[in-house]
Amino acid sequence: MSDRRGGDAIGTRRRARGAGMAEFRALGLAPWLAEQARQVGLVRPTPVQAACIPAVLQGRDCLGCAKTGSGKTAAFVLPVLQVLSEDPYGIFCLVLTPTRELAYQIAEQFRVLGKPLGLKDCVVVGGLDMVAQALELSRKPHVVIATPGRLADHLRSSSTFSLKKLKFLVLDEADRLLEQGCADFTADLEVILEAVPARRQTLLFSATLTATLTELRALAANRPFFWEAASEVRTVEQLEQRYLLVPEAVKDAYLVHLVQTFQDEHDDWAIIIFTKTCKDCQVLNMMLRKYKFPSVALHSMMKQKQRFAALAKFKSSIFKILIATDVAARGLDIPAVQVVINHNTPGLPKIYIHRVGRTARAGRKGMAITLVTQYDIHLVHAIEEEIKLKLKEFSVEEQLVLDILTQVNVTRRECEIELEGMDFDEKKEINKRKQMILEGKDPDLEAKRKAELAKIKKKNKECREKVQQTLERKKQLQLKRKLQKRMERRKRKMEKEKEEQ
Ligand SMILES: Nc1ncnc2c1ncn2[C@@H]1O[C@H](COP(=O)(O)OP(=O)(O)OP(=O)(O)O)[C@@H](O)[C@H]1O
Repeated sequence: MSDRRGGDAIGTRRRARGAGMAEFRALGLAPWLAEQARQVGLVRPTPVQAACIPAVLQGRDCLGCAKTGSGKTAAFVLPVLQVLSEDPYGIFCLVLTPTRELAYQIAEQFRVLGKPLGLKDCVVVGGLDMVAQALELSRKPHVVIATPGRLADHLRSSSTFSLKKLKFLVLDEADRLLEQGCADFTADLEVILEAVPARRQTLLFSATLTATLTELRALAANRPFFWEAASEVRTVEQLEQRYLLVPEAVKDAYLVHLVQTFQDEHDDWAIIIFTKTCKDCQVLNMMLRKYKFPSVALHSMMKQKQRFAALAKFKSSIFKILIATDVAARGLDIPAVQVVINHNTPGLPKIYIHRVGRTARAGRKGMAITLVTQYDIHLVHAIEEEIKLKLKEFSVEEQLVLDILTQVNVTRRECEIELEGMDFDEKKEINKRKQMILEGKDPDLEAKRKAELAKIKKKNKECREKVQQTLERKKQLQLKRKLQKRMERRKRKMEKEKEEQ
């Protein structure tokens, strides 16, 4: 009896896999590719894949906007591989992405899905040897996966490769690549767009495309196919979203308490903690390590090799807690992550969407907890308005937090002092200078300009203060005169009354 049931179950699974494969084939994918998708665990096409794959195979540009963890990567990797298999040459496809870690993750997807093709890929990201990359590029890989800054550097400095025959240009996290934030990619994108042919297919994907749609449409001008998930709510259903109202000074104690609770109750859970700054990230990691929590840090002030090592340790579950800045907010696909904790409330709703999207991926459950101080309540309202959902309060036993408060604050201070001894701020300054040089700016000239600007600002401020002081003095004088007059009047009145008596 039990054998028969087992046999039925296996049969059902096989039939389901067979049906999934047929669904991939029905999108226009070749049997070898549908089989490869099945082998790497893509059960059946997700909605974004079902919508975008046929459009890409028809030769159309494509803008795909779907929730985090919904399979956007395979939505462009699969059709690119199919077209590549029909007429393979290098360099056939260029994928641009905002972070180095994400570039490697996408390359991995190309590698596993394109294995039967003997696909040659090349990852071109900052922080690694440029000469080795230039050599690899000269060997004409089929697919180049790059961060814009480093690829633009190669295009400016070498002629060992050409992108002129490119068939596909993919912008993953396209809105991030186009926005002008602290890492501004626009100048590098200009260099890259000049190097790629005008006749190409452009594919743009993100979970948050809509704000930059006009710019994106200009990039994808070839009868673009636009697909957006129908749901009103911008985050996935399986994600439980909570907030925790905490006074600023008590934030770290709440964090330690949360981590301790999750570790005690679910020792197999992986947690990502997002912080506002690199320094915060470093200090919190030192602090959690002092409490013997298995944590690693990931931020842009670390050397690239350390960044990869930290991520690898987290992915392989050697360390269950990753403390990261927004460098890890987008795209990273780590299925085991159960909880995301926002140590600070993100200033932009779309950053919130990407951060919390590191959990509850591909239909799994997950939880996101955002620490909110009294100054951040308006940010939570903006987030709720954007995601079209109200966050629920997460309750903790406050006495337990109060019990550890002094100890946590002392430990934090100790870590800060330790970090000061490690010249963290000085390193930050050096990194800033390096970045400026890479952007073609002269750091000394920039510093001079900044100093001059500060001088002008200071002068203006002094001038404003002087005017203010003069006005104040005048006011005081007027008041004094008024009072004097009033007193004199009163005196005269009293004298007159006396005389009359
Ligand atoms: N058809 C499918 N069936 C099952 N799993 C899938 C399928 N397509 C993708 N996945 C899995 O879903 C996970 C998330 O996919 P992916 O990283 O492409 O998401 P995404 O939409 O790009 O998310 P983000 O917006 O966060 O970058 C991956 O682990 C991937 O292997």
